[in-house]
Amino acid sequence: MNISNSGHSVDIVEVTKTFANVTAVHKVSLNIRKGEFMTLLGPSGCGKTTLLNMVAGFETQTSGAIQIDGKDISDVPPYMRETGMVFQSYALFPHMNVFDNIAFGLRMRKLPAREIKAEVERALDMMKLSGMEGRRVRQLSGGQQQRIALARAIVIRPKVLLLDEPLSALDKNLRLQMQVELKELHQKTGLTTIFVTHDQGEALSLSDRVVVMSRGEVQQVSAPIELYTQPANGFVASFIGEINALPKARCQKSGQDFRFEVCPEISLNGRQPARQELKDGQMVHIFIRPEHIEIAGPRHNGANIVKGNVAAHIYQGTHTQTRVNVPGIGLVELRTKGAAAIDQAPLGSEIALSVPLDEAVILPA
Ligand SMILES: Nc1ncnc2c1ncn2[C@@H]1O[C@H](COP(=O)(O)OP(=O)(O)OP(=O)(O)O)[C@@H](O)[C@H]1O
Repeated sequence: MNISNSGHSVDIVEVTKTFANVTAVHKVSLNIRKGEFMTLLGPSGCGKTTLLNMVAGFETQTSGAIQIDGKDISDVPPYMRETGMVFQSYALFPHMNVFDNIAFGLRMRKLPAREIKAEVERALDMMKLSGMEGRRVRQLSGGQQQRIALARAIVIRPKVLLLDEPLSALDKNLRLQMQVELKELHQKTGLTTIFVTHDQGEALSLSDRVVVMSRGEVQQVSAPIELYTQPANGFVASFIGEINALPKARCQKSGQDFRFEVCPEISLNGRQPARQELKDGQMVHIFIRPEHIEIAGPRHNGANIVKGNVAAHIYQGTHTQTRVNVPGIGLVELRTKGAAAIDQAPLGSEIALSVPLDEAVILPA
């Protein structure tokens, strides 16, 4: 069932927003495609809610333009923008029952009662809430309330669905379940969606593309896999997933072969990384994810091996996170399957680690 009116694009053009002396959003330009699920991700205070509120019309940009389908909507009031918004706090009307909450926007638009009933039923059905029409909001669980907030947003057939941390008030299991439901909802409706979160797991699992923001600026716009494997800079590398940041290293180049001097005792060798253009003598940052580092064995052939002492094991069920203190580098984290590392590398013992440079992210310093 496709309830959207056929997909709409959103363009954010050079948008800046300042509050008194705070620049919350700085020269942000984004194109959100028709039917796309786009996530704004970043730490608290990076400006993602302010950006969403400007699309909704709750805030006015200081400069720049916001367009839906190429038309500037900067002067259109929020209720005329045809956007549906869901807030973290749900913001339902506590004195109304479920039906009246969902019907609110349709009544404001003065639709005939019969049409309102049909539309509300459709939204209830889509959010798996059929039969709950008469319930008071207070009698419902957090997950049910959030589904009503979603039903209320989609019932008006918005051009764009705006979601501001809609899952963060839910407990972990419910959040995972609602992630699946959000994804299903997006697939069913095809609605262009802008989703705000500071939870990178949520961003990776739900989005077509993710915008990583920091201090009011866009750091990277990429599909989830690219974001994880090809972070554009150190901020993104460190913000998405876990990653080891090695000390700055000097790159020595000889043809296609590279040598990175991490510290006087440790050099790592590799071939020309496919995506990076590095020069001889250049300083670089090397980032490597815990799941790519292994406890060295005969098959590692002695290449790119560093030695250190086991400082901690953190057992996590599916895997063990091990911290190794490597002289010249500092703490290095590796992630291995199950609990084997706990016996294989007892606390305090010296172990050798294989650092596969072809899995590393190497960025100019
Ligand atoms: N109405 C306001 N008046 C003054 N400063 C504001 C206002 N709204 C936001 N800010 C400031 O703008 C910056 C960005 O805030 P914003 O709420 O957009 O960030 P956020 O990334 O959504 O953070 P969070 O995840 O904590 O909501 C912050 O420094 C914030 O203090």
